[in-house]
Amino acid sequence: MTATASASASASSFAYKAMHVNNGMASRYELKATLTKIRSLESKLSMTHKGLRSLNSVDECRIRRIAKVTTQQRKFKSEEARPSRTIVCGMTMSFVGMEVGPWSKTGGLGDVLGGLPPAMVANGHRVMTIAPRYDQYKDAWDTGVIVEVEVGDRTEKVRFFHCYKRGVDRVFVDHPMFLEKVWGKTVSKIYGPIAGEDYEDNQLRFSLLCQAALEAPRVLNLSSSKYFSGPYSEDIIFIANDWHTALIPCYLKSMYKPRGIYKSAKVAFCIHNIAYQGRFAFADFSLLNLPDEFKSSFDFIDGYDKPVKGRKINWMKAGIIESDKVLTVSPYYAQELVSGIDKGVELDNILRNSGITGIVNGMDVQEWNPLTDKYIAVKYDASTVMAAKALLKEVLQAEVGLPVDRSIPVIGFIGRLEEQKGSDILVAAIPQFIRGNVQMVVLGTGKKLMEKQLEQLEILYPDKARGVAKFNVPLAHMIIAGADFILVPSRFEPCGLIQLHAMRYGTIPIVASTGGLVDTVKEGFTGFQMGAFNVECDAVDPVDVSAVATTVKRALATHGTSALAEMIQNCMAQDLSWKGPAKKWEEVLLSLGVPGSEPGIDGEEIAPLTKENVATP
Ligand SMILES: Nc1ncnc2c1ncn2[C@@H]1O[C@H](COP(=O)(O)OP(=O)(O)O[C@H]2O[C@H](CO)[C@@H](O)[C@H](O)[C@H]2O)[C@@H](O)[C@H]1O
Ligand SMILES: OC[C@H]1O[C@H](O[C@H]2[C@H](O)[C@@H](O)[C@@H](O[C@H]3[C@H](O)[C@@H](O)[C@@H](O)O[C@@H]3CO)O[C@@H]2CO)[C@H](O)[C@@H](O)[C@@H]1O
Repeated sequence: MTATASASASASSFAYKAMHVNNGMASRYELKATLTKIRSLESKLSMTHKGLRSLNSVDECRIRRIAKVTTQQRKFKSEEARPSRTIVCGMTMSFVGMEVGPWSKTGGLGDVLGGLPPAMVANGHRVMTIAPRYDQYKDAWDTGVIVEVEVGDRTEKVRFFHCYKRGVDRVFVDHPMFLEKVWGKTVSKIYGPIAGEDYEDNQLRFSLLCQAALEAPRVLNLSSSKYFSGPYSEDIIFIANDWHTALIPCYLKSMYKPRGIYKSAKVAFCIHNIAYQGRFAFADFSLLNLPDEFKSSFDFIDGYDKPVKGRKINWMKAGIIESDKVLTVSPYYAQELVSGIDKGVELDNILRNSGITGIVNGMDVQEWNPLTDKYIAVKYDASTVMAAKALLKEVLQAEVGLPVDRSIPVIGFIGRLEEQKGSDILVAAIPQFIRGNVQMVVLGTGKKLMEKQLEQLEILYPDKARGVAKFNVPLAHMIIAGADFILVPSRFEPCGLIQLHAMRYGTIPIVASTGGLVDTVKEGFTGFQMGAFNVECDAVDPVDVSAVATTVKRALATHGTSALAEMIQNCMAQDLSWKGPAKKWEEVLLSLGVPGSEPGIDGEEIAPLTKENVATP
């Protein structure tokens, strides 16, 4: 085995499969008694557990059966006590990704790994996230657990750091390949020194993450809450996010299952953006420490010129083929991905074969809450939105140095500056509408050329537009709250979170008709649709430019009308939280049939606000 553990395991997690507790005070005694019994069960199991990894499969099954029986007994006892609330460990899962908000984030991937896991916990599941440790996070402690993994031709030692927030075990993989490169604030340099440039050793970095992720549930003995403690069950579902984690199903099959480990574990692969696939020279397969039989899953003929045409390895292709289930972040994007070579970016055929399920993203309704938002001067809800937004607009105008005048409608844009987001289309469209009664505030970082375009806005339209080429979370909140409209002119958009944030703040989205923007914005009811844009990224299509200008003018015409006030109310009345999406995720993960998986409960997404969550160097 290439990955070896130096940690000891003690209590059994599957001893906590289901627990019922009353809401009332009286139930605490009963809960305490139940917990005492469980602890005694734990200590009985602990000796067995110490040798768990060396047990043969028959013994393991027996232990699982014992645990299952105790679960049933506990359920029965609780039923006698007529529980009014149930805490269930329905499934055991681990989300793996290169970003996890708020500790690390370059965009929406970090948001999803930050927000979806707590919503799964609220439904009663045991949940871990695994991401690199890019900084000296003040809230994550060294577990002291070290594993060794084979990366390329080297053996590397990896440490695990951990904290427990909003019910989620947040695990951080500590290795110089992460920490040395991404120093300082964690919003940048995760994938490369600058936007558009990758680290040369990215394949090794991601291989290390994937191997560490497979070790973590086995070697960490986490006792984070009274309901869940001890090592994670091997009956676990890994949720691999984007191409960086595509080796997880491969290592699971090549390193673990043949040794009788993680025999029933499954992998769900979630595509947040098909534009990034991890295409490399075919010879690089040897870096991955995988047996030759996996070659065919990576084998890919690249139809594009950049950087060179021809035979490659394609990580995402392998992730799709080797996983048990493929998901993406909206139903419409799922349809687009299988529709043809352009939108499926040459993996459409593979996805037609595997099948793909789209579940629209939720948003973090704690971080983005107009009633409590620490970045906005006036807090508000649907009943006070009109007055509050007028004031917040003035704050925004003053902040970016535009003339302060609440009667001027303000349009905002926030996003990574890549062709995907269409900031170049926006820049081309601005001259067609900026002469009217309107101001623009554009915030984004990314490609240097696009950052320059933003910075030019102030020079070209001094009283009308501002471009801020920074990653600036407070300003993002101020724009979402203070603008009247948010423009999302994406060439493609798997889901998009900006429009969700905007709607929650009563800011009307004007969106391209693609991906999750189609699923989440209803023309004339919660926003304005501009039609689908040309996905060809090398040029700005004049048709798209005029679609932006025309729709912006259409939206501006509603400013100050009762129709717009109604749309604001429609937007704010929606439940955009992770609660609904988490239930859909649960359904899909249950269908994988991992032993011991049970449906969760109808939990509330909300867990206590944890502002200490925010990592600072
Ligand atoms: N300059 C800046 N300053 C401050 N904050 C900034 C910022 N630029 C971006 N952000 C923040 O980053 C996030 C971007 O969210 P998007 O959904 O647009 O993500 P992105 O395209 O990165 O992610 C991909 O993954 C997500 C998650 O699945 C999909 O929704 C999306 O369609 C897909 O492209 C938002 O929280 C936004 O506020
Ligand atoms: O959360 C934001 C996005 O983060 C991820 O995208 C990153 C991508 O996976 C990386 O490969 C890299 O992309 C660069 C690409 O590799 C390079 O060839 C060139 O095209 O430039 C790209 C941009 O620098 O960085 C991306 C983040 O910028 C995640 O995969 C996405 O789903 C998220 O949207």
